Amino acid sequence: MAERTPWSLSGALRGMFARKTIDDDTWEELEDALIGADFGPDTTEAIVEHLREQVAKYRTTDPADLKRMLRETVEERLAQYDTTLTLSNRPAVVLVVGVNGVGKTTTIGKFARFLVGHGRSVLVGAADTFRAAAVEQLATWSERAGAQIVRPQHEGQDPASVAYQTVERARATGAEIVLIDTAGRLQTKAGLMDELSKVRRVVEKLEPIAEVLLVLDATTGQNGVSQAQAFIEHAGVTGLVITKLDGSAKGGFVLAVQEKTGIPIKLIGQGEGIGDLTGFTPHVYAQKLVG
Ligand SMILES: Nc1nc2c(ncn2[C@@H]2O[C@H](COP(=O)(O)OP(=O)(O)OP(=O)(O)O)[C@@H](O)[C@H]2O)c(=O)[nH]1
Repeated sequence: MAERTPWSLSGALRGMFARKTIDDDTWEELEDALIGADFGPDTTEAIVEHLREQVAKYRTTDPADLKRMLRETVEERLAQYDTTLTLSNRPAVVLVVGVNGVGKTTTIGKFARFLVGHGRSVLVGAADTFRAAAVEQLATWSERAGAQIVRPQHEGQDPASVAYQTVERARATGAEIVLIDTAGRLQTKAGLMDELSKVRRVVEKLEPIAEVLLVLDATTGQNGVSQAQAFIEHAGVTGLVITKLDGSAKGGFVLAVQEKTGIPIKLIGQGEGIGDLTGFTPHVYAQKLVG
């Protein structure tokens, strides 16, 4: 994980933990800090209530105890979801979906690199076929990652047919993991969802789909979740990828989004470099968030 953690609560909580004792101001500051970090009102309220109970139960007035309890609470809540990627099928087919500009292409490049680094062979499918520039960008990332790519044969080719050809090629060449880039924008949401269903249907004629990863931009936080609602409702999402955490003060978004959607976070992006993607580990995240 990157060293810079602008999303850490340590700054917002510094005053609170510097005080000698837990008092009314402590609770107010804690609530402000959690709301400020985009935990959202529901999760914030639940956490504060739980911590008040803990503090009463253990009869502590020491802010250091409260800090430890906050860290443990965040970790426990994060760990309620299974964050492991299921990539055991061969080839394991992963669809990457999300609104434009959230970092889909970059994520595929970083993820391909991560997998290649672990000795896997990766084939990328450019099923976002409407913009030639998008295909080129994906090709550049794939090359840097050491992955092969299947491009559309012409601009605007049916995305489902590109996806199909990608999986076919993976079977023929023995590539272990297939990462398929999909479009983020179409004329209508219904059109986009129809297109995604078709991609799924066609791919599933060859192989089951291992993961559908929805990419979300941490800097837009919970607003970004509303924009992605159609994907959450209709795309069969199995995991979330949170990007741009390096430029975000919204560390609480990570917990809020899991609780709101009920979908586990599987990958975290923290930078524009090819190495800036990691798996999601609740223990590490809670430690960095609370300090
Ligand atoms: N700081 C930072 N920037 C990121 C991260 N991930 C992606 N970006 C940047 O976000 C911008 C958009 O990324 P893309 O990967 O092109 O996003 P996309 O969703 O594929 O967008 P379209 O190709 O328009 O559909 C680029 O400038 C990336 O460098 C990240 O984790 N941190």
